[in-house]
Amino acid sequence: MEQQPKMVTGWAARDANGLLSPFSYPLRAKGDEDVVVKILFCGICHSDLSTIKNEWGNAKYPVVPGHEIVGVVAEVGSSVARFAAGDTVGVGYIASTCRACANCRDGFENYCAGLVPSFNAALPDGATVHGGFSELAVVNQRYVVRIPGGGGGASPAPLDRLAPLLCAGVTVYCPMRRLGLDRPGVHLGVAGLGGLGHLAVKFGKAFGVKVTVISTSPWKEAEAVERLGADAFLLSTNAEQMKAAAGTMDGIIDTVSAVHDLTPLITLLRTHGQLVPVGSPGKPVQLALYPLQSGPSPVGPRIDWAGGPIRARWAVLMVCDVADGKSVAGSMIGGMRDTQEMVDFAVEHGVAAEVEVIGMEDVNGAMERLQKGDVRYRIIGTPTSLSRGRLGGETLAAHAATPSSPSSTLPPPELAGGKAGGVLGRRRRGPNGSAEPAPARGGRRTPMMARPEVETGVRLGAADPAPLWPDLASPPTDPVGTEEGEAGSQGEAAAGGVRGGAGRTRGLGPMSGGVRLWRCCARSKPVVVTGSSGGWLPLVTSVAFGNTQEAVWQ
Ligand SMILES: NC(=O)C1=CN([C@@H]2O[C@H](COP(=O)(O)OP(=O)(O)OC[C@H]3O[C@@H](n4cnc5c(N)ncnc54)[C@H](OP(=O)(O)O)[C@@H]3O)[C@@H](O)[C@H]2O)C=CC1
Ligand SMILES: O=C/C=C/c1ccc(O)c(O)c1
Repeated sequence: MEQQPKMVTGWAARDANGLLSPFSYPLRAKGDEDVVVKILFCGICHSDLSTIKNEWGNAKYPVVPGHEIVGVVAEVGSSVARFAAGDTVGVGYIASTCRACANCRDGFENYCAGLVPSFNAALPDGATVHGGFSELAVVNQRYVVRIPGGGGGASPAPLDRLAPLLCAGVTVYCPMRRLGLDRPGVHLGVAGLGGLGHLAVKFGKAFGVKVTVISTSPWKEAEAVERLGADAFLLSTNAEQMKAAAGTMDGIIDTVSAVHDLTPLITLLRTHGQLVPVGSPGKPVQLALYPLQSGPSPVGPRIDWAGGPIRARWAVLMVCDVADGKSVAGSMIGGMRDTQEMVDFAVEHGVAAEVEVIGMEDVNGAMERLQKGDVRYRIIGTPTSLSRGRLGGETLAAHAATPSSPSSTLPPPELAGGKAGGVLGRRRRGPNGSAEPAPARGGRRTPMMARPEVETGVRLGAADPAPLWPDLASPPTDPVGTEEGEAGSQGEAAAGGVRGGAGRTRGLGPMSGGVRLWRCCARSKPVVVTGSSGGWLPLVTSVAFGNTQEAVWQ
């Protein structure tokens, strides 16, 4: 006899006004490989906001957002060896990938063309995937990571503070690792001090690099330096400060969520510096090429690049005596191996988010504050706090979280330093990033409800001898992923927005010089653009980010 699906309650947006309200839906039936997670904490990422408001044009209402999940395993499928009921686990942006392509085999599931996100999505069999603003999630074990020590190690980071690692954390950690921005001696810029940005600062300091925050919000200066550990703070609207810092940074993780000019950031880079724009404004960003190709004090004629690729090619020839070779590199979340590595690193080095914990009844106010840029620095929802006792069942009985206390991990702005927003105020942002005058910060804050109680008694830090990625050990034998195969798949991607000059696509390996093309996952972005203004190497001459990416090079 077929079992009736279990009904669960989530919080869903029904249309582009983005307002969330309780929504009951059938939980996906647990398969052999699945882990059922009771969701204790779920971070609110700007991508959740962009999705529920349909800013990316891909909302599939009703949308239950949330993809920074920390919870406890409630049940496991019959083939699951890596997890057991009671384990503390995390789930991020990925719900499913093809598991057969080169990216999946190499641990870069985040760049699998078949990636299915953990919210606002459907699995290949048609099953709807709802996100973490819900009581329970059913997730294939491959896309679940272990939280070591359950957040309760020697100097425990509470689980609510670890939830943002699952998306924000891995999104900034991966490019820092991949591009060598993770070692002493490096000067890292972090543009946009929000959920992603503040974790980039923390990872940067844990790596031992010099970190400079580049922000539009003067009130964040004291907090960035005194509490988050940044070495310096640049107000991006202050031309003098920006000029003084030109040519000093090895890399910049740009987490700004709105459309913005990349040129001032590129100017901050030193020779061979790398800009990593991880924000997703949803609209193409203009990229002036001369600053990418030339040094901070360019010689040669000033060139009008607006003419497009053909004129740009000539222009490049004209400035060949300047060779600063900066790069713009895309990056999207992280693969599962990197996500586990990042969580382990964070727990070991005490990297955890600054959070404000809310009950779900405050979630709409929280979204509004995120829209205005009034969050320090991640809001965490507690989807099961109102439904405790209703879930019941042996495997759901005793779940722990050691939540931070009090409800915000940072002191009120007036205590946080002389330049807090309560004194200076800040620019508010309208829905399109337009500037609005801001009332005093303290007066605008939504009062937080009392921190929800959470049960205790979870199994912490259980050793697990099973390999983390059993299927990587014996990869499937289909030939996808050879250099040829990769080029082929980029050819397919061309239809989705990646085009080479004269209609060709080129897939050069990530470490090849000159031009690098890094194919970026679900939306098949061309994402690494390396400028060069000397020698004979082919040059990237035009790139736009967003939903209509196009790379043209000759
Ligand atoms: N590539 C990927 O894999 C991922 C991308 N994302 C994307 O990253 C972006 C950041 O997410 P998150 O950190 O959660 O967002 P937040 O809203 O927490 O932070 C964004 C920051 O950007 C800055 N900012 C916002 N609006 C403007 C504006 N109009 N002009 C200049 N600066 C602005 C602010 O920093 P300040 O006040 O310091 O200037 C703000 O704090 C989002 O677009 C999100 O969709 C998220 C996850 C993964
Ligand atoms: O919060 C996660 C955002 C992920 C993301 C997905 C797709 C894309 O093109 C992005 O830039 C970010």
